[in-house]
Parts: sequence; C-alpha cells; structure tokens
Amino acid sequence: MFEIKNVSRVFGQEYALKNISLEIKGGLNFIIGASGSGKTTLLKILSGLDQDFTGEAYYRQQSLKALSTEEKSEYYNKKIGIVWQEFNLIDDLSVFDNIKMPLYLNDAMSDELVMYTMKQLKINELANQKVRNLSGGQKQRVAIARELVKNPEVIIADEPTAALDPKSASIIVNILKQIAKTRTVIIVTHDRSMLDDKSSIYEMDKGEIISTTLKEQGKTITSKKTTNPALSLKRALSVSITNVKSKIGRYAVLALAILVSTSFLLMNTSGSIQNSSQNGFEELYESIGEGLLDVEIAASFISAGGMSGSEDEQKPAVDVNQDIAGLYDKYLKDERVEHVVFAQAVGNIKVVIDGKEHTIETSNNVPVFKKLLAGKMPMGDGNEVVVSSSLGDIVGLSNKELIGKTIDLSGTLFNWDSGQPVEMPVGTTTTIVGVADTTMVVENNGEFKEYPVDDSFFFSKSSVMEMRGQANMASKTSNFSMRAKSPEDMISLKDELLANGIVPNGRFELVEDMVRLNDQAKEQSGSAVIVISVLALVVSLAVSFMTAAMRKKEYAIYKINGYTNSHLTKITLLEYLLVGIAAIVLFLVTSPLINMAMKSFTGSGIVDVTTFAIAGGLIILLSGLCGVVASMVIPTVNMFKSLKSGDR
Ligand SMILES: Nc1ncnc2c1ncn2[C@@H]1O[C@H](COP(=O)(O)OP(=O)(O)OP(=O)(O)O)[C@@H](O)[C@H]1O
Repeated sequence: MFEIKNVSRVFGQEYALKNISLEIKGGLNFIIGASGSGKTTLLKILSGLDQDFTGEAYYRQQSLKALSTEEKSEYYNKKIGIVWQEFNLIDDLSVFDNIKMPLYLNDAMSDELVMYTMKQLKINELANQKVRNLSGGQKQRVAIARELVKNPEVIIADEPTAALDPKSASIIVNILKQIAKTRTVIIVTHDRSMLDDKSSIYEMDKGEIISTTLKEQGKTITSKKTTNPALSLKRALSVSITNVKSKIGRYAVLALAILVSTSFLLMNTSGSIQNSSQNGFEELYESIGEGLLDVEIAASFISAGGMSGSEDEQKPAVDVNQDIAGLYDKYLKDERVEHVVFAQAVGNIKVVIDGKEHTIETSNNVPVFKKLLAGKMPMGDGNEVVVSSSLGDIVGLSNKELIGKTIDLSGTLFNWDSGQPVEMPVGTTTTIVGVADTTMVVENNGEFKEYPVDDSFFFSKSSVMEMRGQANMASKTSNFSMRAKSPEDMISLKDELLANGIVPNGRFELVEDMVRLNDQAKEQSGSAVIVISVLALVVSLAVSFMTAAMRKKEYAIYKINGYTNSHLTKITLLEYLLVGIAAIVLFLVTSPLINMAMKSFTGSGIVDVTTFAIAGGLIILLSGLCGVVASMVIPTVNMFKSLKSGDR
C-alpha cells in the first residue's frame, strides 16, 4: 500500500529521517519510537503534508511527492483519514455537523450514513451537542467517525490516545483495532502498551527504522475509483449557513460593523451632508421670509455711493439709470429663478369685486412680496394679478375663494418722464391667480419688525403694460423683482447682472456670508464624516481579517478533509453574503434610529427609496470586500502547523 524507498528528510544540518525504506500493507501497523525519533516526520510524508524529502514515497503506485493540489484534495477526502492526538474537531459545530463535514465534497453524502456511523461508535445520542462540551474520549470517537464516513482506504492515527484517560484510551484502541479488520490502520505512538502480537510494528530511533515486525495482513479495501471532490454552490451555501449559525455572535458583530460603516458612508454618497449653519439660514428665512433671496432690478435709482468698498462710500449720492429692457422676459424662464414679479406701485387703488367696490389704503411703498399663500405667480400671458391676503379680509373671502375672481382695478401711476411726477389715472380688468403674504420685514439693530403693505398688487406683464400705456409712460419696462431658488443661485444671478452692467438690489452680503459659512461647515462636517466612515470601513475589514486569522485551525481541518482553497473561498464569500443580507435586514429594522442619528449629525436623514437602494448596494459591496479580505487568509494556512499547534 505504502512504499517508502531511501527517504531522507533534513532540517538544517539534522536528519529527521535517514535513508529509510519500508513497506506498509493492510491490517494494523504501529510506528513506534522515542520522542524525536522521526515518527511525525514519517507521518507527514505518508499523508502528503510534507513533499520536501529525498528518496521516493508511493501510495498505491502514486508518488506522494508529485501529488498536485487536486490530487491531495482527493487523497484527503477519499483515500486517507487522519486521527489526531488533539482531535482537530470544530468546537462550535455539533457532533453531527462535524462528522458530516467531509461529505459535502462527496457524491455519497447522506445523513443516514452519518447516523449509522455515530451508532457504530456509540455517539448517536450526542448528535446535537456542540463538540466543545464533550469529554476527550467522546471527542476522539467523533474524530474517528468523521474519518470513517469518508470510507477511506487507510486511517492514520497520530498518538490517538495520548490526550485520553486509560479507560477512554483502551476504548479508542479497540475501535481502531476493529477498523483494522477491514482497512489499513497506521498508528503512530510511543505507548508500547497498545502493541499486540498480531500487528506489524516499525520501530524508529534517531531517524532510522531499527526493527520491523511484519504480521499476517488483514483485509485492505481495493483501490477505489474516485473523482475530484467538487463543492456545488448549494452545498457550499449549506456549509456557510451551518457555520454562521454556529458562531452567530461573531457574525452579528460583523453585520453591525458593516452596518455602521455603511451608515457613515451613506452620509457621503447620498450627498445628504447638511450642517448646523443651515439652521442659521432657516432662522433668517423665518424672520425675513423667502424675500431674503429676492433680486430687484430697477431702471433707475439713487445710489448712495456704489455697492461696497470704502472708496465708494465717500462718493456723493448719484442717480443711476440702466437699461433693463428685455430682462423680465429673459429671467422669466431662467432655471435659477423661482418667480419674477413687477414691482409696479399703483396708488389710490379701488377694487370692484363681485360688483362691490372696495378702497385700499395707500401705503406709498413699493409692493412687498413675502410669500405665496395660495395659487400661482402672475407669469402667464393674459391679465393676471396676485393680491394681498388682506384683500380677503376686506372683501370677506378666503384666499382660495379669491382665486379665479376677475376684478376691476383702478388707481393712479406717477409718470416721471418729464422729470416731475405727474399722477395719471389707470385701470385694468384682471384675474386673481394667487394670494400672497405682503408683510414687510424691516431689520433695525438686529431686531426684525413687520409692517403690513396692503396695497401690494403684482400684475402680469400684460396688465402692467396696459396701465403704463394709459399713463403715457414712454418706457415699456417696469422695475421687477425675481426670487432665486437658492442662495447660490442668488449670488450667481447678481454676479451675472453686474457683469452685464446692471446693478441689482438685494441682501447679497448677508447671503454671501451665509453661503461661505455654509460651505465651510459643509467641508468640516464632510471631512469628519469621511474620517469616521474610513475608520468604520477599516474596522470592518480588520474584524474580518482577524476573524479569518482566528479560523486558521478551522480552515486547516477543512483542508485535511479535502477542501481546497477555492472551496473555502466560496464558503467564506457566501458567509459574508449572509452577513450582508443580515446587515440589510438590520438596516431596514433600525432605519428609523439611523435616520434620527444621521439627522442630528448631518441635518438630514435617509428618507427616500434611492438612499435605501444605495444602502443595500453599499452593504453588499462592503460585505463582499470583507469576504475577500477574509479569504486572503485561506491560502496562508499551514495545515500541519495549525493542526499540531501547541504539540511541539
Ligand atoms: N519543522 C522542523 N524543523 C526543525 N526540526 C524539526 C522539524 N520537524 C522535526 N524536526 C526534528 O526532527 C527530528 C524528528 O522529529 P519528529 O517530530 O519526527 O519526532 P517524533 O518521533 O515524532 O517525536 P514526538 O514523539 O516528540 O513527536 C527531531 O529532532 C526534531 O527536532
């Protein structure tokens, strides 16, 4: 069965095996000798674990030195079974799952075979117990059962009784002797009490065979025709599920770590970083109103000395005239503009509504637009108007009821064409399309005061033109005001107007300061979030790597039962896929909490389906990455070192 010809193994200058030759046939075989005599070195060669020797070693004419990775996998899974002094079972798996483990690579996998073997070894009642709770003798029986289900041609036992009490040791020896009746058993030991006169005995000393006692051979299993062990995706998933279940705490921590890093990464990717200075904006909006973002364009105004700059401030007040023709139409369709309204003041207004005439008090103020309360802005082609909500109080109609009413409006306009104000009567029949809050907010020493401006009417272009025509005004263009969609849009509009030689009016400095502050805070909280997410990512990867490193012995146990690196990588990646799925479920369950945390940290939360989809994708990506990092440990596993750890 085994043929060893002139084999030597040297470590440094020292010979662990010195030109030994032996043949092992069927039945029970003992390799004995004192500590350091070379028994383990020989065992490693017989089991294909050490291929770095001189001479020749064959198993059934197959060179052990030339075994490829695939051939080794087949050798371990179908031809030989190794029973170790320290059992080498997976402590967190049940007795049943430990014994079944090699069978996933085997076409003949069946739970009945596992049950049958457990019965034979009288451990069937322990089937569901975790291995870590068993006695040494019970563990060794589980280890033997795991090797037996493979139906191997040879069982090699390395000091199988050394860790057992005498009673358990004698049970194990008897079991091995029984097994030797049907297949080859090789026992490596220094315990001479195990020997009997029916077994072949090879005695070693200082790396040499010093005596050989050959006895009549028992039965051997005729060489089996076997195939390369394969692990289907379904079976790999079964192994992964069993593993995850057995170490649920470890995988829960991983899922949690992935969840935390995803949450922080989400703050970067979903662009939801807001910040505390947003509150500053909100406060301003609340006190000043959305009018904070208004950009006013006037054909003429009196400048107190320019927009800013100490030099300009010294300049005397000047009349500024600028050509604003066409600008209303231009900005009506601009992406950055929320709405455009004419700032056309009409005095002595009388409104006929539902046949009744109402007089509106003249404020001598330009119309004030704080906020649209109902309807829409007067930006259509026909005669349209937005009125103050105070009109509703005067005529006894709600904001909603006002909308759609056609009114006759009359009043006066001042024509300045001659340089002197000439009051002209005007009138228009127009339809109410919206109702606005027309309260004026004035800031005085940091305090905001509100004044109602009831004669604020906002006309569409055609109504304004109609009235300006009646007042014989030469200019076809009235002053107007446009509201930017965002602070950034407002600044961009101002810059564009200035570049085109138009001086606009608005609270630009205030908004510019806010934008600057906002950007700074965004940058700071953005980099804090990046640092935290990178940290969380590193922690997840480190936890994965460390967990994998802690599993080296477990991976070695799989390998000595025939699993290849690619089988184990498949299992590990599937485990991390399961972790990812668990993290997604955890994310969905805890999303209200995560939402709250993100809101308090960044000012905005995860609310929409897109964010949830990104979260799902990120979790799977991260789990995959952790799986890949964990899998990198697999090829580095030194089987013999991991399985004999602490033994040398
Ligand atoms: N990896 C190694 N590196 C260096 N020396 C080694 C190594 N493995 C074995 N040796 C040496 O080879 C000799 C034989 O060791 P081996 O482990 O085969 O003996 P053994 O009979 O199995 O001993 P024990 O019963 O104590 O396990 C010893 O002198 C040992 O120090």
